[in-house]
Amino acid sequence: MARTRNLEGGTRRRSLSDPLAAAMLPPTNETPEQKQERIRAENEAKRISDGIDEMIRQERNEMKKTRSDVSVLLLGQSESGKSTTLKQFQLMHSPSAFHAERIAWRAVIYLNLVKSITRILIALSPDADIEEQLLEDDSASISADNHLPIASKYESYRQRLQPLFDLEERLSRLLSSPDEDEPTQLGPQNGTWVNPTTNGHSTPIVTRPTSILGPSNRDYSQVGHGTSKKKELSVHTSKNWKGTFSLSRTKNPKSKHTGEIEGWWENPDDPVHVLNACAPVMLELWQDHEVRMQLAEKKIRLQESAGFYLDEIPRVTAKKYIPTDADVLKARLKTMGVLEYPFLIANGAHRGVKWKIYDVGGARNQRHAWAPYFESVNAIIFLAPISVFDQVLDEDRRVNRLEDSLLLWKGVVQNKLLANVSIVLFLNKCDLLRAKLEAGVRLADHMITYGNRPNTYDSVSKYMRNKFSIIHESYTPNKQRELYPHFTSVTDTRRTAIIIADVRDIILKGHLKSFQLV
Ligand SMILES: Nc1nc2c(ncn2[C@@H]2O[C@H](COP(=O)(O)OP(=O)(O)OP(=O)(O)O)[C@@H](O)[C@H]2O)c(=O)[nH]1
Ligand SMILES: [Mg+2]
Repeated sequence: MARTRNLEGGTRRRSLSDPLAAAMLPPTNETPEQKQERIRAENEAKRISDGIDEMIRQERNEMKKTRSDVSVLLLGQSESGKSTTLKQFQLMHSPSAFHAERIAWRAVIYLNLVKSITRILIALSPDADIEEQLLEDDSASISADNHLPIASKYESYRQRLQPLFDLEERLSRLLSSPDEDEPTQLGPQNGTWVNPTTNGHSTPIVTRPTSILGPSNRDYSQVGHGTSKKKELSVHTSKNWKGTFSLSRTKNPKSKHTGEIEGWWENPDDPVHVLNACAPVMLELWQDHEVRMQLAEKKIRLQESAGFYLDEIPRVTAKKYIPTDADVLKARLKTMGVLEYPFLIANGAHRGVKWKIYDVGGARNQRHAWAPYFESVNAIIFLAPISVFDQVLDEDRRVNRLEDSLLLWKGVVQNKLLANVSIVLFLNKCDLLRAKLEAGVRLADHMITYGNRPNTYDSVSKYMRNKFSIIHESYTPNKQRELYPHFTSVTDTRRTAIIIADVRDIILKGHLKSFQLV
């Protein structure tokens, strides 16, 4: 072993049996000038080499940054609560964007409310009643007398609420996609009640495809004049409805000196005026005991969907109504395609990690769009509403919603492409499950395997969790994968915030682990 001096004059070991090391030894007959020149050249070479090392280090850091982007896919059937969960993420991590869009949601909330009212009127309509009886039991004899009191009431309600049918059509047209093939989606974009010339505020949301509005397959043609058969309404991203309905579009300073704002309530074409005028009749209809009985008889539970606003009629129809956080969270806007939402999530040690959350359409005809995202996703939040055991899919009324959810879950957990993806399960709509069980709806009547177990929230919710867990255990291609189930009611901000914080940490940890960064 020889000890050689290095360029800086330090010492290091080099094996003389190493031909490269031997070749790099300075010549024995080196003059002082030659030595000085050699050291200068070696220092220069080191400077260049260090520069290259630094470049490589920076590139690696960049790589780490890109690779440390977290992408999360929200999956689940239609109306499972995916978009609501996304709104909760926004509320926590991008509150300014959430609040900036608050006014724009007014249009959707109005449409949700109006649709709930028209849905009640459809349910009360004597024609709908006869149709339903014929469908359910063609041997049943129909006694029109049984329906006389409600039939005459229906006519009075229908007449007094007629302006709402026109408003529904107008709002639908304003929010619809121009390329929808349903008759009511076409036609000129008139009836605009906002100033379309001002710039809408920019939304931080990167939207790729489209969203569609409200689940209604009912035929309205018998109910209101001027409304025609409609299926689902779509909102085209190119319409930028959030921009169209934002406050910046509706407000104009009345006076340059005082800066007083002219709000939408001063625009006579704004829908709020029709709603405000119809509010007393809407309230009368919703509080009518006989109407409630009819709805209960027909098992129509409007509170489970957009019916939330029916309990808030005076507030929502007030001229200066501004949607609250809860109103925005409950606003129903059906998603079509896949929408990408970027977040920069600053959280303690994991400061500044970029997240991309993908909100997908959950209806059956939307699910084909999910697969392309499977290859690059780090985590999935799967939403399974557990209150839906007595409901059927809107898109196929022969299919029980819970059964559909279980099948979908099986498909996701057994997918080989997703074998190394963290999966978080939200057993959602627990508030509705509790209310349903307390109202006497029995799980065993819809799921024979539940047998004689108690029809209580505790027992039913645990049963549901087991069902989903067993499917995961049996079908996952990755037996090491841990499942993270949560009981959720994603419209409840306080509780959901705690769960989201938990989920965020689990996802980050799994993600960082997969890159050996922790
Ligand atoms: N009471 C209650 N309502 C909920 C809950 N989760 C979602 N909702 C409501 O259910 C409706 C549907 O929720 P969305 O988040 O739009 O459902 P989605 O999964 O995005 O549906 P698609 O876009 O059709 O795939 C909305 O009106 C929500 O406010 C919940 O836990 N409790
Ligand atoms: Mg959605």
